[in-house]
Amino acid sequence: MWRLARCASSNLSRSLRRSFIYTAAIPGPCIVHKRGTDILHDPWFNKDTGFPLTERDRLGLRGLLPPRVISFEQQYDRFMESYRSLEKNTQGQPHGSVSLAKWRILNRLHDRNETLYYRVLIDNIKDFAPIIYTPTVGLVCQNYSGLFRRPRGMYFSARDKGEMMSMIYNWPAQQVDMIVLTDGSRILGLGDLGVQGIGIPIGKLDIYVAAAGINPQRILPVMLDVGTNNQKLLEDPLYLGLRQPRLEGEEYLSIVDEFMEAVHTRWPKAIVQFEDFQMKWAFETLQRYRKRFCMFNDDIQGTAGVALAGLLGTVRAQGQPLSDFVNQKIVVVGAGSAGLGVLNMAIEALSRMSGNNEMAVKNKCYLLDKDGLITKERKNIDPAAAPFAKDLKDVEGLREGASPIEVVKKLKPHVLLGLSGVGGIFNEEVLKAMRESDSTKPAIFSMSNPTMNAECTAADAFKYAGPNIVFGSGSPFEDVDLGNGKVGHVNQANNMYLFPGFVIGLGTLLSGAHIITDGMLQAAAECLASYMTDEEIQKGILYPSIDSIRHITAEVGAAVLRAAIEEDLAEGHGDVGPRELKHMSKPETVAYVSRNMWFPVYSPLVHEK
Ligand SMILES: NC(=O)C1=CN([C@@H]2O[C@H](COP(=O)(O)OP(=O)(O)OC[C@H]3O[C@@H](n4cnc5c(N)ncnc54)[C@H](O)[C@@H]3O)[C@@H](O)[C@H]2O)C=CC1
Ligand SMILES: CC(=O)C(=O)O
Ligand SMILES: [Mg+2]
Repeated sequence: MWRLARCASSNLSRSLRRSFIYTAAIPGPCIVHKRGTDILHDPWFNKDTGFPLTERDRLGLRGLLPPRVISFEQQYDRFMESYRSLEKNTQGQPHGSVSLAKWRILNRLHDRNETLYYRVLIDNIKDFAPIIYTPTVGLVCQNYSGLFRRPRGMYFSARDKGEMMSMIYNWPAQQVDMIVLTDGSRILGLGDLGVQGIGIPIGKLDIYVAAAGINPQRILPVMLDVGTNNQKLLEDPLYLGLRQPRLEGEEYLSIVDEFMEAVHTRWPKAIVQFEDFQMKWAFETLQRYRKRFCMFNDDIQGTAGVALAGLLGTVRAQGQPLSDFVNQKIVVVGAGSAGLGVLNMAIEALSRMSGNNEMAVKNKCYLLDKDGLITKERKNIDPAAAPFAKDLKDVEGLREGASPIEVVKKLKPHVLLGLSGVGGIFNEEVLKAMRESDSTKPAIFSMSNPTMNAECTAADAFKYAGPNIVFGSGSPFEDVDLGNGKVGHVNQANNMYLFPGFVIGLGTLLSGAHIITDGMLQAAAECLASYMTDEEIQKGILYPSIDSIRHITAEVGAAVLRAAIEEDLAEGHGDVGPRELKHMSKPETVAYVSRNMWFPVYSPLVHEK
């Protein structure tokens, strides 16, 4: 029977979850090859006024800092105080400028003192994720050339062809575990932002550090600048990227190939996450590299995992057994890398549940793109969308290219899921039509980012589709007050719940798993789906609070690790070999993953020439 039983300790109390995480290993002494001001200017090692006197002596810092030593806790409180006064002082100002001001204050800390930065990020993840990640990161990318002060990560451009193998050695860290790579061609739902898209790998990797405890000295955000087709940017005198149209075809692929070879040569075990590539390259690069390198595409695979967890949660919320998933009618609006990734994974899961009757389950899934319902009548159909095209005789009363409202009215779907990047496309009429859904608890997922690109807001969803819906959105919204003490719960259906755990089980722990398989992804999705208690699910809470993201990551990571063991891919990590991994119980695996998470504390610095 198909059931959700992969997570080891779903019922652990919230407080236990926190303390469990915080007992993670404390780093030992840290070797540093610099002295004096070079250390103060290096955010990896800098402790600002927190350097103890003995360390100031050892590292040539005496006299370079005010005499008083301030503790980490005091530094933390001081930062939080300035953040809170910024919030207070900007009340009533336009939302965008306040968000950017918040991003700037966090970014300055990031540039100065990473230990303190990650500590405040971990402890305040719910408040800060919307600043360093969606939605504010979208605004940052749109304004990146103007906001730019200091570089972060690496930039490889079309002009670097033939040089990448040597350039990769310019990165100062000896070891890199995790790379997030973009070419800036589809940044959230904001389109082609060229080199300015670097904000996305930076934000995603911040989530890796905060949520998965990846060591920030072992991460690398990368921009592959192959030009941009964004005319406004090309004409902007401040634009920091190559001022040329995007490379296409073999020219484009040869740049990505060269980068992948360079990375693999220097760090053969590094995982490369492809992020926000336009659809044609998202699919092409995934096919091209997934068997050769340890890589995945977050928009296709991470999103699919988190959406599948949401869909399974919806079935539970309806009070149905999971086997009822096969009876759900699912309408996906948006046939890009994310929408197709979700449908592929949902159909795979459904087929297994229905005894591999793929045809039967496909009939219950409907796909729309900018030209409406995709049917076999469609001219020039995208090959990736073709398997989901409907035969007109199977969708009686609907036409090729039918609009979302026509489709929803006719089909009365159980689930309406948006990954179109088009803000407001689930308008009043569409949402009201969802009241006639065949489900008593229909689900509406408005997954596009950032907030202004969401297919609908949470408030509109509950207002027009009714209080019984289950709601998820890619960017955060406040819960909705439904009156009479009732709350419309907002789930953040974002791949941030999946990718950190997905990678930690593979990268940090196994280190020897050379490829990422669908089975591992499936394990991650099932684990996330099983995380919530029935009581929470009944309230429409499909995903855990982001406050407990490290615990979720540990669970998801452990599930992926066990899946890798089952698939005979685990080669072990450090002094823990595959045999030992195999013999760990589920809770032991979770604890093992947690122990391997980096946690920000000031380590004693030891100078070595
Ligand atoms: N919540 C999450 O975790 C994630 C959200 N996303 C969001 O999903 C959106 C789409 O991402 P991708 O699939 O990678 O983009 P994409 O560019 O590959 O695909 C967009 C799709 O939307 C369709 N579309 C455009 N206008 C439409 C309209 N008016 N009606 C119906 N469909 C329309 C296009 O035809 C295309 O099929 C973005 O906003 C992105 O931020 C993407 C990945 C993860
Ligand atoms: C969340 C994400 O990966 C996106 O919107 O592209
Ligand atoms: Mg993305």
